Amino acid sequence: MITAFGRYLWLHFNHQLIYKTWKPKKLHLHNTSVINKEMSLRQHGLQIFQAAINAVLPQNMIKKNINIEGDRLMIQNQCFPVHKNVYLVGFGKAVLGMAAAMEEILGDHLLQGVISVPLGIQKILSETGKEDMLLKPQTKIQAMEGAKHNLPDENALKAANSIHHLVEGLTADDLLFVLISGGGSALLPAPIPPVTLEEKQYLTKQLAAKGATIQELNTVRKMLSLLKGGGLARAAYPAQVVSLIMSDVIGDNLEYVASGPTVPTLHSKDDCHKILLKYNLLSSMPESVKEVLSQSSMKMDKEEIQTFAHVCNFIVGSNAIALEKAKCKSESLGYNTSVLSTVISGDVKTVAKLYSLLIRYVCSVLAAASSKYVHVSKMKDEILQMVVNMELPDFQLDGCLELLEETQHSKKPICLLAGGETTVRLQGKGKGGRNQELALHLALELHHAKSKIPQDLLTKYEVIFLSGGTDGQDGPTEAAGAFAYSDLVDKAFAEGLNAEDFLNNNDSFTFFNKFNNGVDLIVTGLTNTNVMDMQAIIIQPNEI
Ligand SMILES: Nc1ncnc2c1ncn2[C@@H]1O[C@H](COP(=O)(O)OP(=O)(O)OP(=O)(O)O)[C@@H](O)[C@H]1O
Ligand SMILES: O=C(O)[C@H](O)CO
Repeated sequence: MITAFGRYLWLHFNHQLIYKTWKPKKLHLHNTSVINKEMSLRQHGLQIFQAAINAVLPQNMIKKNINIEGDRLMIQNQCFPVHKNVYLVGFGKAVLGMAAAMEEILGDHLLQGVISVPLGIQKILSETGKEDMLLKPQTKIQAMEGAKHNLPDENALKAANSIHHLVEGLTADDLLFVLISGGGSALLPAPIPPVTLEEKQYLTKQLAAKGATIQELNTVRKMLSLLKGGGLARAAYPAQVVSLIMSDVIGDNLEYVASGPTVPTLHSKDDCHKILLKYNLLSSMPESVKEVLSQSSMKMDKEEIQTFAHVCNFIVGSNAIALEKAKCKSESLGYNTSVLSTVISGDVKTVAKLYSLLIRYVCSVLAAASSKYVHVSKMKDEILQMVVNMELPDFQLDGCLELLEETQHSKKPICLLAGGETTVRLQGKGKGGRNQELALHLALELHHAKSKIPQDLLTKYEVIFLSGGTDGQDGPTEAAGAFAYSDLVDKAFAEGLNAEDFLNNNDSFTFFNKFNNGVDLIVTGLTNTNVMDMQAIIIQPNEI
């Protein structure tokens, strides 16, 4: 568990990223200048991560995208007349802050609202002094908390029913705002009878544990839900529906964010069958699920899609927006910076291999003045091949190369940024999250790579890797993510910790919590936003 002191820091200084107190005596480092350099690289990493989070804080995003002038509401250059006819519903981890900002903007125009938000969020926000994310005392919006551990539960079901009830009663004169963010699927469960909440929970748990992607998971969820896959917008017809969406899915495909309650689905029950077959779940499926899948075809024809003319969906926050601000911060800290990709996805092990190869490649290119580093072009080909295999269409290796060229002249340190969401295949019973697991896999990759590259290459450069979830909660743990570096595995061995054993048990949180008094854990507390994960690779030549 995180120490009481760590928790104290988190509670009292929650507006900033806090990571545990640096304890040099446990580091086995050679001198204080090395410690200070590692220290500052980490602090820079944290500041860059914080800048990414700040860029997509719900109240900032809403205020940036929405203006009211008299009875005209402007959203990204589109105008919506308002005349005390506005209703609001919402579901997701970032929705409370979005709703607070909306009620301020809407004033008297807002008549009623219901939002479904994570359990305990209001208490945490008031305890941490984030009043600006809370609803007003005289609010017209009912905030219902549920989905403990990000799983649909009875409380979330009640909230979903209230939301359903509210939108069903609307007329063509009404304007309905739908606030949507990541975590929304679990906060809006409305299983189609006879499927029960427990059955739906069982199925989604099974799929997640087998490594199904969020796209696959949400395709299945849509088929079994009354409100997902466009169901909410259909229920609200003929009211004008305006969705404000904080995207937490790769490529910002709105069909998948919170399972797309205001987006017509293009999927069919056949797609759902294929997914269940792929994960060997077809035969063990509950009878009720079989029944619903044999009845309903959610695939919409052209005419039905046109009925969505009453719906406008706006993206107000995304991973790309967060990375753009992270890049500005990194540049202001003096790093030559490049964004590699905003769609990093795939198994954590594969992603760790890619990052490890990239780090070795960058160090090798930077050290190319010395003729012994001859494998550079081979490495580049390997990276390009991996990028193709991993289907990362936007991966900017060219941008990275330009940066390296510039760096060879300017001698500035480098920061490479990336975003997206990996998947973890759960085999063990440990505690962890995809960011901590990615960091630990990367540390292991760098450790194994030592035998493949000239001995001094990694020691010539200080390399710090950071991976963190912008929602501040990596899996079911108290941490947002973790740091990694090339000698982490050796240092852990010296403390009697075998990184590989922990990974085999999906126990990355326990590893990082034990190792070096937990200094490599990143603990932010819930940030109340969610645009997937961010990685930063910071590389600084040791001579500097
Ligand atoms: N022991 C573990 N080690 C590594 N990853 C884990 C472990 N337990 C759960 N996870 C991963 O954590 C994720 C679930 O965490 P969480 O509920 O925070 O998901 P999320 O994707 O952030 O949620 P949402 O998309 O709804 O915001 C899954 O990707 C799961 O594979
Ligand atoms: O809620 C969900 O479905 C995920 O967070 C993706 O949006």
